[in-house]
Amino acid sequence: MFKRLPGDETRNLVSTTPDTAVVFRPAVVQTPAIITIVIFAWRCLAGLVRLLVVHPVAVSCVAAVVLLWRLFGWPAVLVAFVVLTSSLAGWFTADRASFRRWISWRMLAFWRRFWIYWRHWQPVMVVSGLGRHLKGRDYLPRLVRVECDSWADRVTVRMLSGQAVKDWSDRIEHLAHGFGSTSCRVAVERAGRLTLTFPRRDPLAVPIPAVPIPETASVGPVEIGMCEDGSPYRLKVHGTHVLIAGATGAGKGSYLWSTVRGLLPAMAAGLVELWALDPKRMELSYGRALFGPRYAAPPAECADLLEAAVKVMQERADRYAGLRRSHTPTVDDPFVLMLVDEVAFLTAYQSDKGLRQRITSALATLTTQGRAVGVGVMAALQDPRKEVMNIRNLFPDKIALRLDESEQVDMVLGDGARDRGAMADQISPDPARGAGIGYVRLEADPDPVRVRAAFVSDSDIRAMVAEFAGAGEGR
Ligand SMILES: Nc1ncnc2c1ncn2[C@@H]1O[C@H](COP(=O)(O)OP(=O)(O)OP(=O)(O)O)[C@@H](O)[C@H]1O
Repeated sequence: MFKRLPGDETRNLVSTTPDTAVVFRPAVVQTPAIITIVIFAWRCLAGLVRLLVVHPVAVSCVAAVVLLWRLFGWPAVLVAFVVLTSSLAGWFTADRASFRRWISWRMLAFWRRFWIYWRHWQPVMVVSGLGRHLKGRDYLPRLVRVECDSWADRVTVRMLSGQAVKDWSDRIEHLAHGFGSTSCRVAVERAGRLTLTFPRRDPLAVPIPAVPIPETASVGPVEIGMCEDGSPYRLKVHGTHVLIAGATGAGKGSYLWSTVRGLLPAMAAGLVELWALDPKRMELSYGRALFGPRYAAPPAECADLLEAAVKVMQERADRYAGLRRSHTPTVDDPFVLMLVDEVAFLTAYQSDKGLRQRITSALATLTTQGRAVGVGVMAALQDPRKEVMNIRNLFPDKIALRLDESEQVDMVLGDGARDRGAMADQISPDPARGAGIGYVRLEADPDPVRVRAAFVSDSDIRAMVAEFAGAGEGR
């Protein structure tokens, strides 16, 4: 209140409590002018030093221009400008990647810091509730740094003392829309500091054609699509188990088929065996010839095939006991990948109780003991609720495609995944825009990453069958 009143007006301010004769008159202390001047000068100096530290290049450029002009006049500035722009043009032509890294993205970050983040910082913080207005003063989180790359802005912020990461992750929609982005991810940089990621464009907006079949035999990680920063998405299949959850039409099939595609050379070399359970008969049956005798559709046959995989696993475990602790794929001991489409058909929705128990216990045995001996399970599932898939936590790696309800996101990816930006319930149901898009938690990073699997079309599968059916058999 006092801040808004100029000088002596405060002295005349008088207030009384209603119905009493008590009068309040503020005591006004005169501040000597010298103190005001010293404080003002100190703030100017601190501002200058901060400007120099935060924007050393920009400040040096301005200083150089002023110095050149003063010492040698405007022609010197013109010559310097021409020399500089032609050297930059030469650099751009010779090595675009390094030019982008050192010049383009930095200039873009400088511009976006000023034009997007600095300009909108106060209103967005106050409206979203992340800033505080106390006793006439605004307390705002500090905008520390803005970095850009080809697809996103990464904004480092210092939280207000006493704020929690959840305060921010609860407001990702306010932040995204406030700063003109479609989404926002929150990651902890270090104590008190967060990195907010705001995508500027979406490389996953259009379907990705099937990844070319690798030339060399490898058990992975298998390249099956693209991450949202445009880098290849490689899925680890050997030494883990993968659960893919997504509503009907979310594109679970493209994860299964892209994985098969990436493993075909290894299968032909005898390093991988692909086993398939296809209770719906709508997905894996299309490339059935690739699986040879290791394909089953009726639940009873699925149970037999699962138990056969358990036998392989136990036989290996007996042989490895005391000699080795991990599996290296060889022709004698190939990596066995059990692909299961719509696993709930075999577990929750199976009316035959005996079969259901056999299948569930075989799956639980494989997922708890199969990793170390080279037997993996990759299962697709529509409904991730516990009563439908009570062994979902036995899968170390999970992928959340389009889901019907927001609560299902944390069921698949673990607590807090949605708060950290895994908005799987908001993926578009339009197949062209949303099918195959999902969120994963990569091994090295607890924050969810948005990915899209490549679309393996029917003609791709036919070509795969024509080239690889029967390959790797009879070894
Ligand atoms: N990666 C992808 N990119 C683009 N479009 C895709 C992708 N995957 C699937 N689609 C499209 O989405 C449709 C549904 O895909 P798919 O059958 O794989 O979904 P699903 O999750 O297996 O569904 P359901 O559980 O009902 O079998 C496909 O017909 C295809 O047109």
